[in-house]
Amino acid sequence: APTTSISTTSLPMTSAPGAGALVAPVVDRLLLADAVARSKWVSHGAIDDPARERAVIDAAVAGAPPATADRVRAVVRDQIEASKTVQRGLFAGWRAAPWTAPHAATDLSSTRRRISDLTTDIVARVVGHDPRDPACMADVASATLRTVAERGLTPLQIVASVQAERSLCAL
Ligand SMILES: C=C(O[C@@H]1C=C(C(=O)O)C=C[C@H]1O)C(=O)O
Repeated sequence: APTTSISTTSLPMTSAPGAGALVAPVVDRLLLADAVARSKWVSHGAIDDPARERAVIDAAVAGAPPATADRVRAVVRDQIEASKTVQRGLFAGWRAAPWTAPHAATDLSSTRRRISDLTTDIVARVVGHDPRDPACMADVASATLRTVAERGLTPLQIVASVQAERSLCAL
């Protein structure tokens, strides 16, 4: 009908609170890897911080129902590994082109507070979502493509987003 607006995309809208709703906090958390990497580059800190990783995972599991512990652990582990993918990629770029490297440190502890808050948000959505939902993968894929376009993710961030989403949908 002439009054119907024309869709600009062939992808389905994911307005229902399905798995696609997980993508925003996952990407928000991933994008904080940039501030973390800048801080570590300037302070000569290590990308891997196993003690902080344990604290993040333990807090996530403690805040979730015991029956969801394995899923929560897997999802949070993916977020951590994806963050390190971005950090390693940025470090590699800064090593290869030192004139592009940051000079001003960002405050790691305030960034970590935001990462912890987003982890809490992600866990709450994971716990509230059925990973066997047959639409899960399509929801995640379309929400990701929309986010990539809307937020202008870099190739490194796109690759790491896929890594971060690995455990969101069950087989
Ligand atoms: C983001 C950081 O880098 C790594 C990733 C972490 C995470 O994603 O929670 C935690 C510790 C680090 O191994 C950080 O150090 O805070």
